[in-house]
Amino acid sequence: GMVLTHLKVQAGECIAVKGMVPPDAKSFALNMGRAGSDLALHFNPRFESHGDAHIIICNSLQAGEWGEEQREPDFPFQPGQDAKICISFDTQELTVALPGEQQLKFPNRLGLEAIEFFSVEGDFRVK
Ligand SMILES: C=CCO[C@@H]1O[C@H](CO)[C@@H](O[C@@H]2O[C@H](CO)[C@H](O)[C@H](OCc3cn(Cc4cccc(/C=C/CN=C(N)N)c4)nn3)[C@H]2O)[C@H](O)[C@H]1NC(C)=O
Repeated sequence: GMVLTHLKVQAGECIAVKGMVPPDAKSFALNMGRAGSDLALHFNPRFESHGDAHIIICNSLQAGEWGEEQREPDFPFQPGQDAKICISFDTQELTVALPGEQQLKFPNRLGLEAIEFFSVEGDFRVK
């Protein structure tokens, strides 16, 4: 999928991504942090994947090691539908604005002060 590097997204700014979830979607991920192996947030909605159905997995990745998963029951994604996701952060936490005015928060375990890396993987067709 799409990989953006050398960004300088500061605390208080937000990244907005709009895309389409294909009808046969199984899973997609938005990753953000310093680099692919140093993620403040791996945001992974699973429609049907890893034995999970209709759940959002959030996690961090530090030097290639996964942290403890946060599993979100609110699942405002529909296969075949457009979705807009806006991520903002401060040194304490990241906030993900979801479709349908829903929001989820994830601790900024890396204490990141700027997002330099952003990638989209799997079943999400960025518009
Ligand atoms: C119960 C057994 C032990 O516990 C499990 O242990 C697994 C391994 O640690 C965790 O899984 C891992 O969880 C991590 C977050 O914590 C990452 O998500 C990681 O994936 C990394 C990764 C990313 N990517 C690229 C990507 C991302 C999204 C979609 C696609 C492609 C879609 C294709 N589309 C089709 N075919 N239509 C590709 N690949 N791997 C996943 O392997 C499970 O959650 C966990 N389950 C529970 C209940 O605890």
